[in-house]
Amino acid sequence: MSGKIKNLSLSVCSFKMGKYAQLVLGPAGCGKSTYCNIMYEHLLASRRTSHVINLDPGAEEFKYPATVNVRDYIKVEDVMESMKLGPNGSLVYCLEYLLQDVSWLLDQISDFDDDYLIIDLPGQIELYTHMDLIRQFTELLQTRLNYHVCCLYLIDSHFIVDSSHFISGSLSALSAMVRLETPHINILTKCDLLDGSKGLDLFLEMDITSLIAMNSQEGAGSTSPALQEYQKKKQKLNAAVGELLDNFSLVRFLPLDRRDEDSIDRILLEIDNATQYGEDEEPKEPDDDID
Ligand SMILES: Nc1nc2c(ncn2[C@@H]2O[C@H](COP(=O)(O)OP(=O)(O)OP(=O)(O)O)[C@@H](O)[C@H]2O)c(=O)[nH]1
Ligand SMILES: [Mg+2]
Repeated sequence: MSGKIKNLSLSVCSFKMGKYAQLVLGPAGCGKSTYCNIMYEHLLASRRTSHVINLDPGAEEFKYPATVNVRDYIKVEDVMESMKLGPNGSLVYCLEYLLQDVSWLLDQISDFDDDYLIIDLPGQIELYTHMDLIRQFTELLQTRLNYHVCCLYLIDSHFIVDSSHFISGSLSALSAMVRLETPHINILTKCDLLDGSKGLDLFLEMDITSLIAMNSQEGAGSTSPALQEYQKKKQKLNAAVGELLDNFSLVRFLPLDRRDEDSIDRILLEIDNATQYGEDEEPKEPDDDID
């Protein structure tokens, strides 16, 4: 096959590749931007080109090379000054402004050769749990740009120290999952800092009965009847919510230990399954590699 024809057939193949996006969300400081960098480098090492997009108009620093940076369009501090709003209100304003007229966004993200995006979002969880903005954005990616989207909800493993913290973290992940209605994976970040913590397996296996039993003595030594009563009620509530999560297998977490390539690989494998990565790819014609 001549070089010209070969190039033509290869470009037809790449046109037929699917488009994929990882949407990285979670509470402030849980490690979203760090995850984006880890995943970008992991994909690069696996010879997959990806583009990282910073959609946090307040993020001044990040380690990944951002192909698109929302701060080139709008910045939180400019909105704070011009609209006289606080930091959270300004962030919401920035995203509303960005999604009101999506022409800038479409211009930035609709024309890559390799359509694999890792999108870094802000840490205000109200954006995912009860506001419509991130949902609007996922719909734009899915319905207008035909991306296979997977939402990754990150939680800092340091907050998962006991059953009540774990259940409240699980509920916030569940609330984002229900709200966004896309394939969804929960990740426990910063596991490198836990170093051999025995309790971690219980959390990863979602062994809620054991977790609740572990904390059943909480407040038992207190002499205050009011505190004892409160602890009893709290444990009952945790047990009921835990049972619900358990019975319906609603939430599960994957650990991320940045020192351990296998943990990153496992996460990528789950994302590939969730986004059906590679299933849209047409097999190459046998002649494509012949000059
Ligand atoms: N040891 C360790 N530290 C981490 C990890 N991920 C993030 N960090 C640290 O946690 C802090 C916050 O990380 P970021 O990646 O900025 O978190 P973020 O979720 O993007 O934060 P916001 O954008 O402000 O919501 C930084 O000091 C990181 O170096 C990790 O896997 N291991
Ligand atoms: Mg960040």
